[in-house]
Amino acid sequence: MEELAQKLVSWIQEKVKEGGCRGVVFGLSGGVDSATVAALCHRAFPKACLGLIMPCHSHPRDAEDARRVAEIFSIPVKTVLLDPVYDTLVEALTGHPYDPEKRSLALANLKPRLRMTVLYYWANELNYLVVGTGNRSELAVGYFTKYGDGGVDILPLGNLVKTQVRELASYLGVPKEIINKPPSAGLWEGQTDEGEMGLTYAELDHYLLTGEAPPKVAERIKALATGSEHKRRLPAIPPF
Ligand SMILES: Nc1ncnc2c1ncn2[C@@H]1O[C@H](COP(=O)(O)OP(=O)(O)OC[C@H]2O[C@@H]([n+]3cccc(C(=O)O)c3)[C@H](O)[C@@H]2O)[C@@H](O)[C@H]1O
Ligand SMILES: Nc1ncnc2c1ncn2[C@@H]1O[C@H](COP(=O)(O)OP(=O)(O)OP(=O)(O)O)[C@@H](O)[C@H]1O
Ligand SMILES: [Mg+2]
Repeated sequence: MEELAQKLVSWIQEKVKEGGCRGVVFGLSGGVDSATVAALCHRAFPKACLGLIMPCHSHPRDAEDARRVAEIFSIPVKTVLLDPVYDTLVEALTGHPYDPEKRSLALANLKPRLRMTVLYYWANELNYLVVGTGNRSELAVGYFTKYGDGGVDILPLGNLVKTQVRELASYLGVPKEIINKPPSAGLWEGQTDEGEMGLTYAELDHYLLTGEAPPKVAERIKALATGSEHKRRLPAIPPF
């Protein structure tokens, strides 16, 4: 684990240097992926890393957990309350006030896209890179918002499946309560990654690492992977 952590830290330093930048900014959600990224980023740039806490009709526990992570790893944070911005945008788009009871993926995806905008503001302002928190499991099945949480400069966890991220998190000192929280994008009340994907991370990770799964599970993973190929590519350009 120490060797892996060291390699990832050096990789982050290298990418920032290559980009002619001087530090890193990332969203701190109170979940295990961003806690792991925060720990690595602090090791890489102890004096030039910034965590953004960006509640958007979020559960108050998320921001509490995010602040706890920031304290443990001595990370400076800024909090940007996105509720009023989101409400204004929803009303401008739909003509109606935001109603949390009305389920809409299009409206839900605005939340990570607003966070991306805030992260790039600070990246531009401070000459930092935006560090994404996506892991190999989420990337493989496209479980992220295109140009939302997917809109980042580097993805240090992109080659680790969720189970491996949890192991690294534990080694780096992320609190157990955060590691064991059911993974959630927090886009609506009661949302969980596993519930929405219709897969468990145990199933998904086992398939990604071994190529083995019961036929129905393998079919589901392949369908999600194929359907999300566009999210892992640059926009199509005509060949003429
Ligand atoms: N073939 C194709 N070629 C090029 N572009 C294509 C395309 N098919 C769709 N598109 C475009 O992609 C859009 C759909 O993609 P997108 O906007 O991402 O939307 P979509 O994949 O429908 O939704 C995002 C999913 O990620 C989940 N999520 C979001 C954020 C964070 C997390 C988390 O784990 O924390 C999870 C979220 O709960 C939801 O299930 C379409 O509206 C269209 O613009
Ligand atoms: N309220 C928030 N404030 C700041 N950043 C956020 C917030 N919600 C989500 N994000 C950003 O979006 C990323 C994607 O969310 P995702 O849920 O996949 O990761 P996580 O919360 O770190 O871990 P988990 O998947 O276990 O919930 C987060 O890691 C974080 O960088
Ligand atoms: Mg989360």
